Amino acid sequence: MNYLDHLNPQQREAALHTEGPLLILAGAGSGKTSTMTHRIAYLIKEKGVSPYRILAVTFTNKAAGEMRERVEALIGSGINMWILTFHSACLRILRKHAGLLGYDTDFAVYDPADQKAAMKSIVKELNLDDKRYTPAYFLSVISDCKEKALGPDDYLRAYGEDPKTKIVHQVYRDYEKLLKKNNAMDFDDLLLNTVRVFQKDEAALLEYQQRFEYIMVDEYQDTNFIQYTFVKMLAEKNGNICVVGDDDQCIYQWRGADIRNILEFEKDFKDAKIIKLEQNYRSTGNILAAAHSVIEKNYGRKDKKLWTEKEPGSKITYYRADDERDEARYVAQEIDRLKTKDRRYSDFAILYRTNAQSRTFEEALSRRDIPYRVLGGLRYYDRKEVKDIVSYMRLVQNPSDDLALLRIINEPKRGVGAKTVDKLQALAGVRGESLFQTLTDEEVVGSLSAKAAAGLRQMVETIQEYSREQENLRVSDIYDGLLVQTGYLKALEDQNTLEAEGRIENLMEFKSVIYNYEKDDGQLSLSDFMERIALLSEVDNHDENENAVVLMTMHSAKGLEFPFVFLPGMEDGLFPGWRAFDREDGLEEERRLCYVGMTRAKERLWLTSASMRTLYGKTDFTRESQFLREMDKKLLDGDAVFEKKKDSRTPISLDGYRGAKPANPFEQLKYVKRQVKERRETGAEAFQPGEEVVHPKFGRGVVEKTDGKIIQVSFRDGSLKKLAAGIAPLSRYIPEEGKE
Ligand SMILES: Nc1ncnc2c1ncn2[C@@H]1O[C@H](COP(=O)(O)OP(=O)(O)OP(=O)(O)O)[C@@H](O)[C@H]1O
Ligand SMILES: [Mg+2]
Repeated sequence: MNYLDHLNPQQREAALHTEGPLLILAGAGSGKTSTMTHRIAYLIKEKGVSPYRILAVTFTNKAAGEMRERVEALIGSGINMWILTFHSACLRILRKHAGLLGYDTDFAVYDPADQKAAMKSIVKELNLDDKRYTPAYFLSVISDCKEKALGPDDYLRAYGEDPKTKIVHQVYRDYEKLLKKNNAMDFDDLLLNTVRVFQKDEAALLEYQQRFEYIMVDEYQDTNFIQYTFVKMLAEKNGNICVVGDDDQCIYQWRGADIRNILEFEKDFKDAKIIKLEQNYRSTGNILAAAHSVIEKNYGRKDKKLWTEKEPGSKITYYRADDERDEARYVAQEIDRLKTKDRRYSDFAILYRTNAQSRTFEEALSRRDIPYRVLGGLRYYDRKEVKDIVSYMRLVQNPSDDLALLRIINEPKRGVGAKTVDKLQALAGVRGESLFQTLTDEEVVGSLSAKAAAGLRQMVETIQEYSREQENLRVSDIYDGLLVQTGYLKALEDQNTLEAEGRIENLMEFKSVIYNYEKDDGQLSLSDFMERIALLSEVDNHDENENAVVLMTMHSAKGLEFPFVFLPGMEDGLFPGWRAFDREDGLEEERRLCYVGMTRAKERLWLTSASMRTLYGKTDFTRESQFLREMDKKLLDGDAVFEKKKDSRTPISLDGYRGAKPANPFEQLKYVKRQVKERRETGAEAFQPGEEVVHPKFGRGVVEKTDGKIIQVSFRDGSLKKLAAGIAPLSRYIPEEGKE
């Protein structure tokens, strides 16, 4: 059988249409990527085109790798062809032509860490307040500019002159100068500079226009402006360009992807042929119909409907869990049940909306000894911010923990460089004491730079304070206090980048971990808690091996497929996420993401939600996702009776927070900050002897006496406690109505 016989008539037409512009516009799983690989094979085998003359680009290394494998399966391996990501294609071009822009061709490529270092030196050089103007902030603005091909001056023109844009302009210019001086480019430069080379030098452009007789782009719906320009310039001359994509799967608008690139392809390339693929080969009938019943609710989309020859298959299973732990338990149990001999663990994927959701699944899978791997991200307990904050807690529990201290001594940045750390460590060694002990010596600290000294004093004081008081505080009080008092949270907030937002989400999610233990044990001590965390983060079933359940975000699952797919967290506020309501078209983009998630499934799809969820430390009753409500109920099996209204029972929340809105990590963060600050401002004098008070750990009591910083309380259980004003979670007792 000929390899082209695998294709259906439309796919075949697309593969054979090699001359002139071609747009393959089709829904998920209709064989867009397969058609493209067959087209490459056809060009080489039948049309005698040299692989040298073909360029195929896509977005991720994983996708490029898979495409290469599929092509090699058709025509044999060892063929030298450009099947690459946008970045690597540009890198190859610039290695030859960067001279035109004044670079040596052996220029360095700066990764994010290098960029950050470069930016730091600029911020310092310009004497900017690095708290207010963080390197990460500038880098994200600059990246944004480069994706739109805006240089420093263009930026100023586009955004208008004001004190802030003037600073950004200056920083952007200095950054460009510094990179140039170091003969370096960052990732965004790779694309931008390639386009600049093409604009500047006709001969160079012509060289590639002539070389690449055939150009192909997968996932075209997610191209941003600069990627689009790159492709357009290359293809302009001979017009043999084939792009494939699905406007229903555009999920990167928030990163600058422009859906119009696909919708306006016909205008960009005259006489473009458009081929639609309508048969889906991936999913069962029910999965496909359910996905369609969601996406058809989007306005302004080109209507297209997929059909399949496959059986309807099982209905989509919907499970309404009690809470997020029950949800994760259910998913792990289902995997256990269906993992029969002829199935591999890697046939199962759990695709979530936010990274912070991975935690409960990691725990539930470990508990059942199911191997898993987290793709495109780190395991929850391996994430930097989680490790940092755990180190702070370890220090509170045991200030002599040098390893923990070394991890956070300059985190957030306190101006304590590597040399200073070495010096301090050596000194501690000579004195035979812990590093923390050394830092309590005012003479030692006073000899450091003013910034380092101030930062370290504040850190030491905070650790000491919470360490002394730990018995009198809940773990959650300690956690909140550390986040705020160490400046860790503030530093992240100041960065004002997507990356920092993700870190804040993870930190707020850590409150859920604490909350769940405190719910079970009201007297939970810091040492108990730390012990449990240590167990969780060390013994788990993380398995880099191929045969493991896959955990990843729906975003990174684009283009992939799995026999069994779980989409958890189908709740308003989580999916669609709270961010959906910040932006115009936000909800539509979330709906497209839902479509992408559902269409990853080949055989079976599970949707789950939790009727009560602790997220970011806040527990709330939830409302089932709008997407569930929109779905065709006939296709669902299980608990498919949707609540009409949000459950009106009073939410039970950590710290008595009674918000009814969906959990939003930044609302939670505000609440934490306010609480810590209010306590700070409440001195001992705020309480009078004889007054009745409540303490979340010890219950009700009466103030015996107060002096300066100490409040002495005798509690109902007969204990007498001395509590530190300013951090004690003490409040005045207010009798509830109907009770005594
Ligand atoms: N003509 C065909 N006959 C049988 N199977 C096919 C055919 N075309 C594609 N497939 C199979 O269908 C599945 C989906 O194909 P592919 O990944 O190319 O779809 P896609 O349109 O690129 O999907 P996505 O939009 O998710 O990227 C793959 O398993 C592929 O092998
Ligand atoms: Mg594809």
